[in-house]
Amino acid sequence: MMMLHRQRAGLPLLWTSLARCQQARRGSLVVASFSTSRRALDQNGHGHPSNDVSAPRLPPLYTPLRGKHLTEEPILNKGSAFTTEERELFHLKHYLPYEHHALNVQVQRAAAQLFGRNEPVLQYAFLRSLRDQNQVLFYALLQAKLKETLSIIYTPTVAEAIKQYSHMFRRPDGLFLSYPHFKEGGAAYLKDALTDYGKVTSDSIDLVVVTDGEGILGIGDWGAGGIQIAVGKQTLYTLGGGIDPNRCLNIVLDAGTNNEQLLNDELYLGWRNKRITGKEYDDFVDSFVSTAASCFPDALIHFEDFGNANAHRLLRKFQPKYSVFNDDIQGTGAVALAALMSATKVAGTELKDQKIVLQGAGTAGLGITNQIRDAMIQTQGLSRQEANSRFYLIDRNGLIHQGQQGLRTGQEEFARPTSEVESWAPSTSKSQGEFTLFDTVKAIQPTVLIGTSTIPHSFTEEVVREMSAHVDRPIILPLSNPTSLCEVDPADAMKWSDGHALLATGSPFPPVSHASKPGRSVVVAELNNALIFPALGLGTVLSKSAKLSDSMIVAAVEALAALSPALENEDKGLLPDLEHVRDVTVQVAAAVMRQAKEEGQAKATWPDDLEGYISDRMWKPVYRALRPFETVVG
Ligand SMILES: NC(=O)C1=CN([C@@H]2O[C@H](COP(=O)(O)OP(=O)(O)OC[C@H]3O[C@@H](n4cnc5c(N)ncnc54)[C@H](O)[C@@H]3O)[C@@H](O)[C@H]2O)C=CC1
Ligand SMILES: CC(=O)C(=O)O
Ligand SMILES: [Mg+2]
Repeated sequence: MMMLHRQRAGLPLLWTSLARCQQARRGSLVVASFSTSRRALDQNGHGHPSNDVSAPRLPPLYTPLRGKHLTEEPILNKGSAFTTEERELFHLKHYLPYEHHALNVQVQRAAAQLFGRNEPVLQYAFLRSLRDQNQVLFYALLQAKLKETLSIIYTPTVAEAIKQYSHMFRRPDGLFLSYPHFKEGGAAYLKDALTDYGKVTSDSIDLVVVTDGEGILGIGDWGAGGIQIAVGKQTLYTLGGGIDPNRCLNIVLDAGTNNEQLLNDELYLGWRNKRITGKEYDDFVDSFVSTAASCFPDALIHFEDFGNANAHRLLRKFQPKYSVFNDDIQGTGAVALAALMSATKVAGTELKDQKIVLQGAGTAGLGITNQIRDAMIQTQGLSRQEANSRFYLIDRNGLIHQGQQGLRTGQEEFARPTSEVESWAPSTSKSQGEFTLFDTVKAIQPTVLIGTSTIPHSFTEEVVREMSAHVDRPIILPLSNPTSLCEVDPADAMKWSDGHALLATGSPFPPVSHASKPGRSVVVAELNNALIFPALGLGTVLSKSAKLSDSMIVAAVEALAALSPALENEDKGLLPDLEHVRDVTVQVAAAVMRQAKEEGQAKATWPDDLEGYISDRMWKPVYRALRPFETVVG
């Protein structure tokens, strides 16, 4: 039987029989000599015959696949870039048009097809199918056109693709672990699924990205379609963090859906059932985590977009025992803290002196609050109580205060004392004891306003003007995704603050200008966890750390904050452009690894030039030479 066998980065990836894989692992394979005489392509990448499109230093890949089967395997397919020798050796000549094209030409062609489509969701569909056809070309295109494609593969367009998942479905794209199968087969089913019935070995996976689809971005419960957010995050791990895509597993735990639209949609592809809850749900997730951790003991398990009743709870449960990371909590907290550190530097103020109003005290909101609070304690010398007192959290019933019932775990600690709010006069007809965002801003005159509420335009003109009247540089961070849910358009916030706001947003926005300074164009940084999780993941993987510890995250925050373009010119953005994520990752992953070493987490060692070491180990979209399995003798 043919199978995909993944090996450590840098060693050959084989499609072969188990026996031969094991032989290869023992290092007993010898590569037969292979002609390297090649005729070069012209400078535009055209020519015939063309050969040398493979990476110079990477070893070849071996495969028993031939002819059409090889062109249908996305990990190995090169399309028109198969070399003359490969066309001979793999019986490809009649399956390919005559002309040879290098990767850069293929990228041009693919880009023209991509941008020839006007609708973002159709652009997404094109990229999805390119990924299914040719993995190297997919990533090479994204890398070459990062600025233009990020908003397609990630927020905002990925949200639309998730909504339309069952209607746009062509091919599966990850692992679908569905509750009915788990109920029937238990942990054994999960183990078989994760290891592809024993074919994927314990050292083949670095990263598991898992969602249960309940809290996708700000759009809520999209059930099995959530697989696309796992795929999107993994794509960024590869693109931005150089994690080998073939060493990642993207997973949706299909625990049902409470989305009536999906339940009533006859094309819905997931398990058409209300979400399981309580013990049933916990058994499913517990069993998944323990099975994944035992199948892949060195892998980091990334949790994405779980519902807010579960996200913090599961992180707290699994963190002590397993190598887990919740991106919405920890990644978002980390990137928000980095942005805030750079914003306070620009404003000439200190982190400990900020008064922070945060609207949307859910998964991300509490993650951000805790991360900033902890930094105030660890780096600014505040007590926990003092640090907590810097926060005013607003949730669906207004300001969180001690007079309220039904506060969720994690919110209580930040509830404002009743004595503080009893003299406030609610500005609206809200019920007694319910204070709006505006009431809070008016009463406390915050220096920072953060949005993770999914309520679009809730940072109204009245709110922004009131805030700006009392602080020189209002720091305004509307972080809800996708773009349609952003709490304020940054151009409006700039206008209403008379050009004084320091801004960053969760989804991409164009630069903003302000009439008071003609010609001035201010970059609005994309404050998204995508800027930091690739480095956190890569740093954990390369250092071979058993855990991604809180102090490794703090090291990442400091490294990221130090890269803020605003430190040199405040108009250049509070954070580096996501377009530069790969360069950012090298620096930030280095900080993560140094911290891992310092605290004794790292099992790996590395040379003094850590940044060079990291760059060398990042997966790159280049074609590697292919060799038929028969040229290998054992
Ligand atoms: N920029 C970034 O890196 C990230 C952004 N986010 C975004 O943050 C938003 C929230 O995500 P999660 O925290 O995962 O969702 P969540 O559902 O856990 O949190 C949303 C919170 O907003 C509250 N809320 C609802 N209506 C409200 C109202 N009218 N006023 C105040 N609060 C209200 C909810 O009760 C809930 O606590 C989403 O749009 C998501 O895309 C999330 C993670 C990372
Ligand atoms: C960015 C992200 O993780 C979210 O919006 O959920
Ligand atoms: Mg998320």
